[in-house]
Amino acid sequence: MPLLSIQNLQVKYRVKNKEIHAVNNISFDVEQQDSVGIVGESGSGKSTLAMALLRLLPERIAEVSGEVLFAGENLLTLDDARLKARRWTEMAVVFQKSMSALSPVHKIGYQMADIYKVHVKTATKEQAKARILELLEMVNLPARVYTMYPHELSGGMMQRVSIALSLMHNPKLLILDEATTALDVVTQGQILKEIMQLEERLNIARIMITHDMSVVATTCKKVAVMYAGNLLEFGLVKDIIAAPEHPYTKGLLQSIPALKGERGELIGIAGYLPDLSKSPSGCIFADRCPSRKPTCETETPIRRTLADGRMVACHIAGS
Ligand SMILES: Nc1ncnc2c1ncn2[C@@H]1O[C@H](COP(=O)(O)OP(=O)(O)OP(=O)(O)O)[C@@H](O)[C@H]1O
Repeated sequence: MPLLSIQNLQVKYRVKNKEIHAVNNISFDVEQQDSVGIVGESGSGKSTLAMALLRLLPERIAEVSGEVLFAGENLLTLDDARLKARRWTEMAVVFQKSMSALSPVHKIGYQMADIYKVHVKTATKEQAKARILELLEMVNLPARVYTMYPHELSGGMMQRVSIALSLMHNPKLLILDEATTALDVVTQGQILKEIMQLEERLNIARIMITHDMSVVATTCKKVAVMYAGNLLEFGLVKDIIAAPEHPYTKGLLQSIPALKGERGELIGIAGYLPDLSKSPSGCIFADRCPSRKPTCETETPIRRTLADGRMVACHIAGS
């Protein structure tokens, strides 16, 4: 059984008298110790997908349907108490600015211990402190961070504290939502390397949301390519980067500057994301697709599995 199985996940935001189809019928699995990068341009629904998985979207603004099976249990229908127990203890999320949730007037250690005691109610002060110091060490922070205030930390240190918090209860799944995007490339590289080492040691699977394909290429086993709320291609990074099938994935890869070798021409993808309040009659990417044919404008492509096991939703891919 996969650790996480997402089946036909849909999220609609209700805005005035419109419905925004932010996530449309998405299905994929995350295995134990897997690392799945979710890529797509801004507005493609990546964060909405992450929030929906953890059931963090308020019901009054978003309608979520489908199934999110975590270790076989549907998180979307789980009662609140069980869901709360699973969040943090079994699945944890790190956002780009997770630390902004911390109070500026209390020391880091004090706040971390407080959060620890929410789930481990019987923990003594000493036990909580010992665990926090262990976590700080795990993310390569000096013990003195325990007695520091949030404003005394650099951006990289803050994200390390957020990662330490997420590891507090030994989760099986970590979701990183642009968690290292705002950092300089050197710090980002160091933190990602450390995360990969921790995953291996602690047996953790990771979903990583980013708009940076090169980060996915270097840190993930699998990639999910999203566009306007739809999953267009999903499979092993090594297969997809070597030979992308979906024209959108090809466009994304051509938009990344090569670090080594000859300088090639950078090709962007012309056009804009479609209006998500309207349902297209054919493929969601048809308007911008350089390879479209007449069927693409009239028929929604169904998901197909190609010989190497990748999923692609496109009329022309694989032909
Ligand atoms: N609370 C909300 N109410 C209405 N629409 C929303 C809400 N949050 C997001 N959306 C819309 O849902 C779509 C997907 O947004 P989302 O933030 O999930 O995309 P994203 O791929 O994570 O983008 P980014 O990389 O910029 O964070 C966008 O069209 C966005 O405008």
